[in-house]
Amino acid sequence: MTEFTQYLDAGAAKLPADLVIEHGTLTNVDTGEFYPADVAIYHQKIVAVDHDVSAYVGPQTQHLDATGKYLVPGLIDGHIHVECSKLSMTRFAELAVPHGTTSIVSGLDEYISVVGVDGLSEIFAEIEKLPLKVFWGLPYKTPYTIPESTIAYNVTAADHEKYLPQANCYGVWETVREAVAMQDPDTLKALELAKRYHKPIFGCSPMARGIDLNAFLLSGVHIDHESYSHEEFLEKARKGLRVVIRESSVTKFLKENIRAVTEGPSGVARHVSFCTDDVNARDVLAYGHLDHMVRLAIQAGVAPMTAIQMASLNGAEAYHVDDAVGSIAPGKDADVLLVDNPGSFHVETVISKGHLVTKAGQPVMTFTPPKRSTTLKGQLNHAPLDAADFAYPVTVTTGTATVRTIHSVGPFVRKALDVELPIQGGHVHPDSDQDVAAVSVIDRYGKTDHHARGFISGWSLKRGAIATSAAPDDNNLVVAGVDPTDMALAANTLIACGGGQVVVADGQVLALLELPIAGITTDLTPDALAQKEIELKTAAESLGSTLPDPLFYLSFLPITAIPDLAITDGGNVDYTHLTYFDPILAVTPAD
Ligand code: HPA
Ligand SMILES: [Mn+2]
Repeated sequence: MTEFTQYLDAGAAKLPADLVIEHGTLTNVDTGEFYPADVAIYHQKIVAVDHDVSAYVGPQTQHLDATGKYLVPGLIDGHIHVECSKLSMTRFAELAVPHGTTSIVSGLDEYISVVGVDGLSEIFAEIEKLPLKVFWGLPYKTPYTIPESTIAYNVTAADHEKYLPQANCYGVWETVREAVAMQDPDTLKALELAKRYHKPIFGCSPMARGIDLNAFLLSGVHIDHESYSHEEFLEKARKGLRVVIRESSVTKFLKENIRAVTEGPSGVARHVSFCTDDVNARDVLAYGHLDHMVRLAIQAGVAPMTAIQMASLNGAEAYHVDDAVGSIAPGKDADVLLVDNPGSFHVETVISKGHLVTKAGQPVMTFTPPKRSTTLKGQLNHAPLDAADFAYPVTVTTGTATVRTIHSVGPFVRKALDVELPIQGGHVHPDSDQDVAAVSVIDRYGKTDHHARGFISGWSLKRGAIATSAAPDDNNLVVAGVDPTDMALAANTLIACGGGQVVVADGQVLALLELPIAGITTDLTPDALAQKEIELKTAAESLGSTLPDPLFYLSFLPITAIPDLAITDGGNVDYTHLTYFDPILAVTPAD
């Protein structure tokens, strides 16, 4: 007897169920119905959903009373850089599964940038033991940045030849539209292999419309999570994309994008699913995870059943994994939630992979991180820095410089803002009176001597410095501040501890979060990490920051697929032209 034939026998009621859930109301996302039904579970599969499953009950079968509760399929986060939570896989599962998220789609791309694809084996082994499924997509290539920045491991077509055919690889992740438009050879090869192996292509095409969108669609892209308006969202849906609404800790796009459903044609909803892309522990503890998105969609006017379909079946179908997840039906994975009622959608009990994770709002399962090998040990391969490394040298000793700053105008939008900055001692200095700080991005892999320098505005930093080695998608060392001595202290603090996030001022470390796993995540519990996030934010606010999440904003500066400007270890990047630019536009010597 094999595991498969065991399941066949269990489905035929020849083997007793491990658990039956009785007296609940089924949320049937396949047919859009609510009706009474009992559920029988054997090992990790649902084997029966009927008004009576007594034929599946044996002497050892556990009974879970669902009287007054609604049975809902486990929720699916359709696109998340899970490492950007700064939690290890184990701790992320501990945080998100009690909120009903039992599956995520992720490229594990942040780990790949540090330890390579082979280095993921330790992460896959960790996931196997968790009540969380990770549908992994191999990044179309890495780094995502254009022009290319420095990472430890570059995913190329050779990796797609090797991994895309594998059963544990569910598609091509985060396929940046510009790389397709440039007809990058590695990207084209990945797309060709995706077609050959019938693996869906997950897109990334912020603000793509009209001809640009048509061209991107000819790549075979199937899914996209980056719409900045409901009009863009609707155009993508009309052109056949499976459109994913993103509600992250810094890009809260549900309110705008859901208008394509509430104000648009009735046929859109079935192609809409949910993702969080980047969440921090604080937000999930405060608001929830995918359950939060269901509640937001209902508050925006979406029918509860439709919102639940968006958080479950629609995403499963978009990613071609609806054979396993997305609904409560015989043969599906045993990911079942007990919810108070569809309208308020409070997840009370979670069964994932057939195991009880929480019951009536109380944790039942404990989460114990595995021992970490040296492969995943945090390391920042860089010599200590000093204040001189953070000065911006120019050819004029004294005078003024016309400088193009990267101006943060809100989540995920950075515009050019030109300012006049003082030149003293042959260096351009930031100016806190003009809300201008200095920023550096430093190759932390020891592959180059890259240390890009630029200027940011809109951060309200009046003193000190902040730094992070968790910085998607290259996870280089990003340092910002108004004092070069403090910037050096911030950088050296992270180099010394193997990676993390830090706030310093006047030569003192005000707050430090160590991220010992690849320099990007920690095995701290979600509550402990949230506390550290609050300490970092409070410390950054003592420097003058007014941003909602300054360390998250800092970490995103190197993402070039965010309009209009970015800075990577290679230099300041103009996203609209995909080129580097020199932030010093002109220098004027003092008379
Ligand atoms: N875009 C948006 N969010 C992200 C990205 C990205 O490229 N990488 C990690 N989080
Ligand atoms: Mn993404």
